[in-house]
Amino acid sequence: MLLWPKDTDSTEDRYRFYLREKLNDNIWADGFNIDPELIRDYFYRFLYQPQDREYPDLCQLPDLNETTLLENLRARFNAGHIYTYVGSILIAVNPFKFHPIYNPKYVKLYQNRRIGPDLPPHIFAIADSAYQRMLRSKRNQCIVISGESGSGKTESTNFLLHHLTALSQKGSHGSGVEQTILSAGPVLEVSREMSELLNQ
Ligand SMILES: Nc1ncnc2c1ncn2[C@@H]1O[C@H](COP(=O)(O)OP(=O)(O)OP(=O)(O)O)[C@@H](O)[C@H]1O
Repeated sequence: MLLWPKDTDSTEDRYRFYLREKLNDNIWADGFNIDPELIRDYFYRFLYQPQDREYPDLCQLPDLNETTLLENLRARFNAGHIYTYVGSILIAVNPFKFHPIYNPKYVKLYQNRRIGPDLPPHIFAIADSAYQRMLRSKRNQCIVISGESGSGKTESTNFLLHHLTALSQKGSHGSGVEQTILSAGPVLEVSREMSELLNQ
């Protein structure tokens, strides 16, 4: 059984998991009655979070709470990594400056590769995953991009389109498919803003 009691020792509002083993219907072996050495070892191996380590997937955080999550994103951002996974979801932190991670070398690198620990988190991995899944299941796919104004949704959409058109045969250089789709962006944006104005 997994419990998630409030961390009463902490001044902050934190919660922690801890384990209890059910022996029979009424008796529980509280994890903390086990050999303290074993518990220490358990905490060190699974819950201890080194200060200087950052995790490319938030699911790997040994101690998961709001503080460690934000600190991890900050540490990665400071190290130049704007993308972080939460399982198969991608978090993008807007760098407001160009990172040279969208060239054809990266398109190739993320082509037909599973989202996972083998490669650093990247928006191309998301596009690739949707593309491969579409080919496998022969069904339309949907990528949801959300964030506050200025967070980089349009830019992310463009990077997704860039990868998708590069993957498709028709998107090979010179066909103009990517440019045609990207050019539709501002038109759609204007019509969205107009409908927002009309709704006010
Ligand atoms: N991955 C990125 N790399 C570099 N710069 C970026 C990236 N994402 C966003 N930006 C910068 O942030 C600016 C704002 O991003 P963008 O227009 O995509 O935001 P948005 O979420 O679509 O905003 P809105 O909701 O107001 O339309 C861009 O003009 C660009 O300068």
